[in-house]
Amino acid sequence: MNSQPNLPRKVKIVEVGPRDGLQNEKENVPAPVKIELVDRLSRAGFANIEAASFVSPKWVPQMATSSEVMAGIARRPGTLYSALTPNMQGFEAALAAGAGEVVIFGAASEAFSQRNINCSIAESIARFEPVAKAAKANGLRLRASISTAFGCPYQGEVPLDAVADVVARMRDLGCDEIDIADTIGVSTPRKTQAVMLRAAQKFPLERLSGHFHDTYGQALANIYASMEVGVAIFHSSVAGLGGCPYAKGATGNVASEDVLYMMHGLGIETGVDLDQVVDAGQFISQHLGRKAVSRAGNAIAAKRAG
Ligand SMILES: CC(C)(COP(=O)([O-])OP(=O)([O-])OC[C@H]1O[C@@H](n2cnc3c(N)ncnc32)[C@H](O)[C@@H]1OP(=O)([O-])[O-])[C@@H](O)C(=O)NCCC(=O)NCCSC(=O)C[C@@](C)(O)CC(=O)[O-]
Repeated sequence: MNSQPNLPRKVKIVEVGPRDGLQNEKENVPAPVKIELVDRLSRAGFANIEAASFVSPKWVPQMATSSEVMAGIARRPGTLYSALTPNMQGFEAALAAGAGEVVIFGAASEAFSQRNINCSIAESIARFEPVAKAAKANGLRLRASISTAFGCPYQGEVPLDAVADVVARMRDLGCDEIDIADTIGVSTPRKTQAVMLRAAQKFPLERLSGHFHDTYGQALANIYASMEVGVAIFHSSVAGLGGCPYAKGATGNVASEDVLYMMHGLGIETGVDLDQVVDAGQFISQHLGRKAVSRAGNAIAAKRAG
């Protein structure tokens, strides 16, 4: 039982490892390995897995197998499989692949928008408009991700008003959920609360999510701080995989194992089996030939090994 009145009783954890986690890997990860990873995460109980990204393969070669991955996974009833779609070309591919949710992704800083999707914020919103309409027309869930909401690798500080402005534009496109992303992991708890509360002036707090990279080791603290102000949806990546190809030096998302360990310790329901996520984390780390970047995951694996 969660006896802390200021924390949610239940949270949704969106597993982004197969997309955000793997997109930055230099060596090609074969589709069957990605499929096995998604299937393990499905069996662990995640209600939402970001499994694919229909972007230009010239920009992000690792995601070129997205159609194959979506065709090969064993879809678990109750799990929503999401895909990134920067434009209509991406949307058509996601629709054909059977994505249940499409993710349009913009930024709160102009500099990052240019580097990541090769257009201004205003141009990106114009590109997202037909995607949003098509998502609705086809009965797909629509999510938006807003990068650099807490700081930009090129521009530095990002004003709260800039975040609020993009949140409002994404809301006007009809988004069901909006991710507030700390692309380079620079935020700290009070700043996190300020950004979340400002975003919540434009979009319902219960449909905002926190997407924290752990570059400066602040991600768990930022998640806790977000929960204190009412956020109850968080993104994490198995084994702490990841980094953004257009944010130099950015490390992975906060590790799913660490988030689950904290949530369960707080008595907060996630619906996810931590042991199975640890297994999935060890599986993909072995494939990549390195140790998982998850303190809890590695501790649990070491304890099991005796
Ligand atoms: C947006 C574009 C496509 C614009 O790229 P562009 O070059 O401006 O686009 P274009 O429309 O001029 O097209 C150029 C070429 O790309 C192709 N193309 C065009 N669109 C697609 C598509 N959907 N799928 C496949 N191919 C596509 C198109 O067919 C054409 O091919 P060509 O004629 O030269 O052979 C490009 O900049 C791009 O793909 N960017 C993706 C960047 C990316 O994936 N970044 C990582 C994900 S975001 C992220 O990680 C942050 C997040 C979400 O996790 C939150 C956080 O932590 O901040």
